Amino acid sequence: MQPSAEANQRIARISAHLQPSNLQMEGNSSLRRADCRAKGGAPGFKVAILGAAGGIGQPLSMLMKMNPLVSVLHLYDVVNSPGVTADVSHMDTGAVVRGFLGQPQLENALTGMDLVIIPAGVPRKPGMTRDDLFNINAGIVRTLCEGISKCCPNAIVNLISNPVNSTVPIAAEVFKKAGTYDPKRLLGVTMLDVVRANTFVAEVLGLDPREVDVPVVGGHSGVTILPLLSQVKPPCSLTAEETEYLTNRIQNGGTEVVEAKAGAGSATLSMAYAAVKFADACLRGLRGDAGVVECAFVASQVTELPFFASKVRIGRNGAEEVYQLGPLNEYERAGMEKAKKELAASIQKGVSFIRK
Ligand SMILES: NC(=O)C1=CN([C@@H]2O[C@H](COP(=O)(O)OP(=O)(O)OC[C@H]3O[C@@H](n4cnc5c(N)ncnc54)[C@H](O)[C@@H]3O)[C@@H](O)[C@H]2O)C=CC1
Ligand SMILES: O=C([O-])CC(=O)C(=O)O
Repeated sequence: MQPSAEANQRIARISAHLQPSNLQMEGNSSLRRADCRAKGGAPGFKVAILGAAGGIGQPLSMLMKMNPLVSVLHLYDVVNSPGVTADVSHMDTGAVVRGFLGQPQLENALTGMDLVIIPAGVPRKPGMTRDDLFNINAGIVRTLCEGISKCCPNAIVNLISNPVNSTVPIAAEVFKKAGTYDPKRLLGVTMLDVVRANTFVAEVLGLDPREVDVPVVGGHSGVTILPLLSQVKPPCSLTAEETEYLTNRIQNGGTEVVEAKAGAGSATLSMAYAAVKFADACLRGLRGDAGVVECAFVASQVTELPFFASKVRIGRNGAEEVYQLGPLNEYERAGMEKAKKELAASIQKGVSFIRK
């Protein structure tokens, strides 16, 4: 049977709407939101991902679309966000997904957001340090944070872009300049170090990684990544050899992945997993849940350095309490001295980038 003229018109109309570039994209949507019955009315938080089309950004977008605490998900990138948005928006979960492409759409991507997750920037290749990414990523983080100060100054910010030890101080300086800095709301994401530490320690001890909790403090690069193996839960005793092996493996986990990927980037899937674990903790904190505690790189008075990673309690205002490190053994105290030296220089480099 031939379709009626009316059916043909309907099909043509729907086909036009299904051009990928028109799907829920800011600015050029022919399927206007007003035409849809779904308006993101489900209770939950508004979350933006900046760098959503990247190696981390794509699986992170997918996993955040699956998070029941998210009602609206904004996906921003300077390339390829229409495709990622179209793809993720078909998942039959609660969050309404909208895409934003390029600098002119940054402000709309950010307006009204409760949580902004930033995995934008270049990743390492074999032979590079995280600090080698500074020259490109510092400018990217500055621009994105200027947008945050303007459009959602009260949002919680989860900063993933490397080198985290410098990009967090950069973000803080941008917010200070704009008069919007709230140290509780800026969190550098070090969750992947904890995820790795839990996995590697569980492997050595023959435990289920889900039952292991390893505090990892300091920063997010080489010797600044300091796992406190004397404080592992459940309590355990590790030999000096196991401690040395685990500390090295945790500190070099990122490099292990960079080398295995052989030029095709750094950790993306485990990072997206870690980012979602951390973002979920932030959303539970924002909701007012009690007892949400994770490690993060934040403004801190735990040491003489202005930023340091340690366990923080996350509440409605972000990192509401920064916990002391607890007793360190001799091995950890020695590691701490090395970590602080490198961290001080990385923090200063970030601060100077904005103040210069
Ligand atoms: N904190 C952590 O534990 C970890 C941090 N990272 C870091 O995360 C960053 C991203 O890594 P990948 O996703 O693997 O890189 P990628 O290159 O696959 O993706 C980065 C994305 O950022 C986008 N981008 C570039 N400039 C932008 C801008 N001005 N605004 C918005 N988006 C922009 C790119 O278009 C790209 O889609 C890197 O700096 C990497 O070192 C990676 C793993 C772990
Ligand atoms: O190693 C890298 O460059 C990416 C990263 O931060 C990590 O995997 O921990």
